[in-house]
Amino acid sequence: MIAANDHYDVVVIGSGPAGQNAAIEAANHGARVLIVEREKQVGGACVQYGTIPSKTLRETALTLTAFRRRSGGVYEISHDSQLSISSLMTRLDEVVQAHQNATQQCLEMANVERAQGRASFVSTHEIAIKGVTGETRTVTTQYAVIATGSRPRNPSNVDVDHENILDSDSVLSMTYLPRSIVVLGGGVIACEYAATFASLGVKVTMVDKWPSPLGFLDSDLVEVFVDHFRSNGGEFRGNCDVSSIDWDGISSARVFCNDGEVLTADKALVAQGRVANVESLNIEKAGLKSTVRGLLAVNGHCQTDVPHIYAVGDTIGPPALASASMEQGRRAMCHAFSGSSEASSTLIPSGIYTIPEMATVGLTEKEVIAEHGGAMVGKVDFSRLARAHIMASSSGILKLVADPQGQRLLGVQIAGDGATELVHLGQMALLNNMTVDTFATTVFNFPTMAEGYRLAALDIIYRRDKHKEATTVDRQTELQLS
Ligand SMILES: Cc1cc2nc3c(=O)[nH]c(=O)nc-3n(C[C@H](O)[C@H](O)[C@H](O)COP(=O)(O)OP(=O)(O)OC[C@H]3O[C@@H](n4cnc5c(N)ncnc54)[C@H](O)[C@@H]3O)c2cc1C
Ligand SMILES: NC(=O)c1ccc[n+]([C@@H]2O[C@H](COP(=O)([O-])OP(=O)(O)OC[C@H]3O[C@@H](n4cnc5c(N)ncnc54)[C@H](O)[C@@H]3O)[C@@H](O)[C@H]2O)c1
Repeated sequence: MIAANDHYDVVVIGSGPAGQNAAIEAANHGARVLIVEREKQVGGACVQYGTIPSKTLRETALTLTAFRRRSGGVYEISHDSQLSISSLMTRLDEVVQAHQNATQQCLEMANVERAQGRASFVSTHEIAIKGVTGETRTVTTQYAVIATGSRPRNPSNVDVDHENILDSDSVLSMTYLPRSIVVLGGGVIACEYAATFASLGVKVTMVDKWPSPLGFLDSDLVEVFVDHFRSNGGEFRGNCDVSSIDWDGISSARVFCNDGEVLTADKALVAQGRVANVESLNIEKAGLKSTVRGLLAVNGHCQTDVPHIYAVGDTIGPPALASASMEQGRRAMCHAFSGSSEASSTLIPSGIYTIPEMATVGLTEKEVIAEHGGAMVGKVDFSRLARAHIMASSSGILKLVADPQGQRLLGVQIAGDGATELVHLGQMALLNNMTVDTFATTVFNFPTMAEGYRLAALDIIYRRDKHKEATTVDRQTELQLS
C-alpha cells in the first residue's frame, strides 16, 4: 500500500534543464512536486558532462590563446604533453559546483522534494524509485514529466572503452592532454571539441561521412570555422566511411576507413549523435511507446499520447538543446496547471561554441530562396569592424537575410567572436518583424561588434537600390522598344 504522503501532484523524472524547469513551474502553481534523479547531484548531463564542462574547457582554451592573438604572437602556446586536463580546467569544479548549488537552491526555494534513484513506471499513475542501495519506493502522481535526457550513441563497430576511445560523456576524464586525437563525426559536439583541442595545440583529425561538417549551417559560416580550424593545424576528412576503431594495445587508437586508410592518434573521440534515455523507464506500463527513433512523441504542449504524462528535453528529440529544454519544461507545466501555454515559438536560436563561435536564428539564405523564390543578403566581414580589430577577432562574418525585396528581415547568421550573444539582437528584430532599414537608420555604439548589423543592413539597402536601378533601366528599355 502506498502511504498518503507518497502521493504527488507532479513527479518529474530527471533533473537536467528540462526537469528542473518543469518542477519549478509546477511548484509555482502550488503543486506538490517530487523530482527524481539517479545521480547524487542535480543538473543533468548538461552540468555533468555536456554544456557546462565543454564550455568551461573552451573558455580556458580561449583565455590561453587570447594572449597569443592579442600579443601579436609574442606569447606562444606549445603543446605540453604533461599538461593535465584537470589543470586546464581548474575552474571546472567551481563552475559545476556553482551551477549545481544554484539549481539545488532554486528547487529548495520552490519546495520541490527530491529523491535520488532510478525511476520507472509501474502504471499510468505509479512510479517506482529504486534507490542507490537497491530499496524501492513507489509513489503515485497526478501528472508525470519524463525529462531523462540522452546519452552518446555508440555505434556497434566501435568499442568505446572510455580510456583511449572516448565519447562525449567521458572525453573530459582524460588525465593528460593527448598529442593527437581523431574525432569521429562532423556534428556540433565533434566540431566544438575539435576546435577546442586544436586551439590547445593537439593535432586533431575530424572524420565524417559527409563532405563538410555542420551540414545544417549556412556554408559561409562553415567556411569561417573550417579555415580557422585548419589554421590551428586541424584537418577535416569528409566523405569518409569508418569501418571500425580499435586500440592497438600499446599507444594508438586506430581508425579504419573503408577506403583502406588507417588513421592513428593518441586518442579517439566518438561524437556521432545522442540517443534518448527512454528504455529503462518501462513506458509501456504507462501506456506509452517510443518512436522508431527511440524518442517520445508529443504535441505542442509537450503532452504525450497519455494526456497526464508530459515529455520534455532530449527525450523528444530536436533541437535537443539545453536552452529549448528549459522552455519545454516550463511550457509543459503551464499547460498542465493553467490549461494552456503560449504558442510554441519556432524562433529558436542556435549557438555553436566552436572557435570562433557561430550562431544562427531564423531562416538561412537557402531556406529563404526555397520559401520566397529569392533572397536579398547583406554581409559584413569582421575585418570591417573596428571593435573586431581591437579584440584581434577579425575573422568572422555577419549575414542578414531578407525577403527578395530586401525589406523584411528573415534570418541572421554569424560566425566569429561574440556570435552567440550578438545573435539575440537579430532574434529580437525577427520577433518584432523589424525591417532591414531599422538597423541601417539606428545609431549603434562605436566601436562595437553589434555595429555589424548596421553595416550588413546598409549592404542590403545598397543591393536593393542597385536592383531598383537595374529594374528601372530594364523597364525604360522595354518602353523604348515597345
Ligand atoms: C558535450 C555537449 C555539449 C552541449 N552543449 C550545449 C550548448 O552549448 N548549448 C545547449 O543549449 N545545449 C548543449 N548541449 C545539449 C544539452 O546538454 C541537452 O540538450 C540538455 O542537457 C538536455 O536536457 P534534459 O533535461 O533533457 O536532459 P539531461 O541534461 O540529459 O538530464 C537528464 C537527467 O535525467 C537523469 N535520468 C535519466 N534516467 C533517469 C531515471 N530513470 N531516473 C532518474 N533520473 C534519470 C539523468 O541522470 C540526468 O541527470 C550539449 C550536450 C553535450 C553532450
Ligand atoms: N552548442 C550547442 O548548442 C550544442 C553543443 C553540443 C551538443 N549539442 C546538442 O547535442 C546533440 C548531439 O550532438 P552530436 O554532435 O552528437 O550530434 P549531431 O547530430 O550534431 O552530429 C552527429 C554526427 O554524427 C554523424 N553520424 C550520425 N550517425 C552516423 C552513422 N550511423 N555513421 C557515421 N556517422 C554518423 C553525423 O554525420 C554527424 O556528423 C545535438 O542535437 C546538439 O543539438 C548542442
